[in-house]
Amino acid sequence: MNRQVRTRETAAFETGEPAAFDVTGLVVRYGKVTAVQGVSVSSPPGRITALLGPNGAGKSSLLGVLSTAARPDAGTVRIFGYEVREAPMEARRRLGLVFQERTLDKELSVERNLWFHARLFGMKRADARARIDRMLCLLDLEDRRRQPVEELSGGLARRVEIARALLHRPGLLILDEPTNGLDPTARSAVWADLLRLRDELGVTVLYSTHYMDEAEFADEIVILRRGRVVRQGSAVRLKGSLESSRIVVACADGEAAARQLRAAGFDPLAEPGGLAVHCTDPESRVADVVRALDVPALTLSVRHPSMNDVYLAAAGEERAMVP
Ligand SMILES: Nc1ncnc2c1ncn2[C@@H]1O[C@H](COP(=O)(O)OP(=O)(O)OP(=O)(O)O)[C@@H](O)[C@H]1O
Repeated sequence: MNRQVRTRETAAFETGEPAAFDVTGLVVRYGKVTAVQGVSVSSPPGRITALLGPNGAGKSSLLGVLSTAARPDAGTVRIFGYEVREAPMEARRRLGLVFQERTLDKELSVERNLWFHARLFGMKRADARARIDRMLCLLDLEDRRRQPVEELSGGLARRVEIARALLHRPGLLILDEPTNGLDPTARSAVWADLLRLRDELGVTVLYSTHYMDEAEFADEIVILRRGRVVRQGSAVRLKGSLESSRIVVACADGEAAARQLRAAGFDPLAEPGGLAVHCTDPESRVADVVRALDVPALTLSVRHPSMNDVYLAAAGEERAMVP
């Protein structure tokens, strides 16, 4: 094993372990197009990171380099300390990949698909058998063991792909839009699986998605735009950074309500659907707002920024606070 190439510069976390992935100053070009422009992201082992961004933001290009399928034009990419250009095989062995193209052999049973993958990764027969049993159990696929893949729904096939990606015990699972095309039930099942893999096996997960509710499962969210990181942090931190929690007052006489709110020391702003009173802890100010108002047919609602607001603000596509 080429341990020398496991460099000491790799970001290390409290445990002293190297980062599960550590990308520094990554640049990816296709001819004149620069798809990734100096991206730096990393994750300690056992955490889930979501990659968000509009079409063409560079998500697949970043995942392509992390998966060792593409070479970086500049920067370094390390998987558990192994640099992908210097030690691609060591890096590859620590990776489980679930990309958008379906790569299962449809005519073969679930078990045979897993078996060939295990053997491809050089697993011994007994180990492969035990590991297949474990993965089928963990992903609730035991009943499907002998069924040809072509008879499975899209959601079940995706779970087989996840089981297969984890057979050789990779520490990092990379998924490119894993729930694309799945119905809400199948999406939930995939998410339950990924959370269980993190919690029970300590697997690090990195995935791209266009679904905001899926991004919220992640410990860390990275938003890319035009090949650069434009936001990074937990969902709570990203939402908190918007400072747009507010009480929205809807009534027939908006002008009177605005006058009364100003007289009580508030600074109401018009927004679609009513007047917004921005404050950091809106729940604690509702009673004050009600006391300030003397207008008929009043509706009050408390609104906190959503991941969608964060995304729209970061992607710069529309005004962030359209309700
Ligand atoms: N093989 C390629 N040849 C030329 N340009 C490419 C190639 N692959 C991607 N690009 C360009 O690189 C940029 C980033 O593309 P990429 O597929 O990484 O974005 P993405 O965020 O994954 O988009 P999506 O959400 O649509 O999957 C885009 O401008 C895209 O057109």
